[in-house]
Amino acid sequence: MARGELAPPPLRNDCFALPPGVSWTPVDAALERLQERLAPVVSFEELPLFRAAGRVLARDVMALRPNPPEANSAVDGYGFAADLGGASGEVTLPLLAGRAAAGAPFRHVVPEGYALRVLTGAALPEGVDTVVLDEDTASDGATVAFRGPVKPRSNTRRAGEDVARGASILTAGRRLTPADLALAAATGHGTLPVFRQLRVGVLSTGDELTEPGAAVAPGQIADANRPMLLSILHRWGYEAVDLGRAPDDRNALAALFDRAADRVDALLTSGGASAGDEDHVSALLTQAGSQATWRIALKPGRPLALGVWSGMPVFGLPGNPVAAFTCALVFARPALALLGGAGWTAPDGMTVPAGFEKRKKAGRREFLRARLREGRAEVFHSEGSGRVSGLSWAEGFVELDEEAREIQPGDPVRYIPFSAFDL
Ligand SMILES: Nc1nc2c(c(=O)[nH]1)N[C@H]1C(S)=C(S)[C@@H](COP(=O)(O)OP(=O)(O)OC[C@H]3O[C@@H](n4cnc5c(N)ncnc54)[C@H](O)[C@@H]3O)O[C@H]1N2
Ligand code: MOO
Repeated sequence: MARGELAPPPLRNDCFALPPGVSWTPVDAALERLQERLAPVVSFEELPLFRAAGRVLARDVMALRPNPPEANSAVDGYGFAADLGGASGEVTLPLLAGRAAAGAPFRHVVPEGYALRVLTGAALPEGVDTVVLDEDTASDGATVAFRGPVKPRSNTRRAGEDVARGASILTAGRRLTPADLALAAATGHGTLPVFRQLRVGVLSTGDELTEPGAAVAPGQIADANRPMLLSILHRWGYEAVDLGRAPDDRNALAALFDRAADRVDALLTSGGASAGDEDHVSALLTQAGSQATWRIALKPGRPLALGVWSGMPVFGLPGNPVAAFTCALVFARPALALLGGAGWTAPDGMTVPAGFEKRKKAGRREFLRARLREGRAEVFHSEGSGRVSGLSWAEGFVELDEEAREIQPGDPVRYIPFSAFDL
């Protein structure tokens, strides 16, 4: 789909359906499917620079003017024509009355044989292409003396030496950084074309959940996923919409989905993603004819329910917080980026020696909560999918691929810091 269309076409209802007969989906196949089937769903708008930080650029942007726009002085000093400073030994030049300063250009020609007081950032007047640094001169106000030779064009900046007019400065899909705003401003832009912020809802499901901090009756636990997922979305630059908690009741959940579809572009749920009696997210999406309960060959995060509800993509994350976190980073992150116009990206990892020992089943990928210490990846002491403390302990993942069976200390492993997932 072309980027930036005002009304992007709705996603197909069956865009996540698995081919018949498929049961275990390898992580890469699931990612490929998402990448193939999703496209930007947001229109774009022209935003003032001051409000564009963190937004996704909707079109390529060119420099409207060169940077710097004119040749200017890099220092406070005295300017003259290059050949005057060429001689070695002492040079004395008569000073012209007046000066050139940033924002207050000298509007006359500096005649051959004269020097002029110039300040940092001042446009070079005609007749000046070289500046000698204040600290290297002596002046009585009528003349200036310095020791030559001074290299031609010293202490000056050429017009356009940083960016030429018409040069490509920023490409569509980029999430605008503070430095990008400086570059855009310096090259003549007051506004930038950006995608509307993707609105992403977060809904926790399960009768057992209570609000964080609220009293818990027997059988209840605090909703840990919602604050985590909302803050992840916020960090990713989306408008995160808190849709609260849903009971294990199919009709109530369907009504919440309907309401969400009117308010958000995509929905993250957690819980109810597998195929048990109370797994209503996956059941509802299947009922809508649009769903695939994906059994991903992944630990943690095996059940992942993906579907489209009234045009709204739903990422049914597993309920266990570690699995919800992992699936959010591995699957929702690149998918939401695509929906929001930023394009698909894979996180950059690095190969480091293992600081641990482990046996694993072949045929599935594993993400271990990990951190780097003294150049080695250490992993959390438990792989339990409800162990939230390990998520907080970790600074990244060790990603073990499908083939890995046994890891010994010192073996090379792939470490992906959470920063590579934009956290
Ligand atoms: N018979 C099977 N049982 C389970 C399987 C399976 O393949 N066959 N898979 C297991 C795996 S792996 C996971 S992960 C979980 C995920 O299942 P659901 O997405 O259906 O999640 P729930 O059953 O609703 O909840 C799982 C667990 O997480 C707790 N939870 C849920 N939401 C939250 C929340 N917002 N904050 C904190 N904790 C939450 C919930 O109370 C459960 O303890 O299924 C396994 N079972
Ligand atoms: O997806 Mo589950 O976390 O592997 O427990």
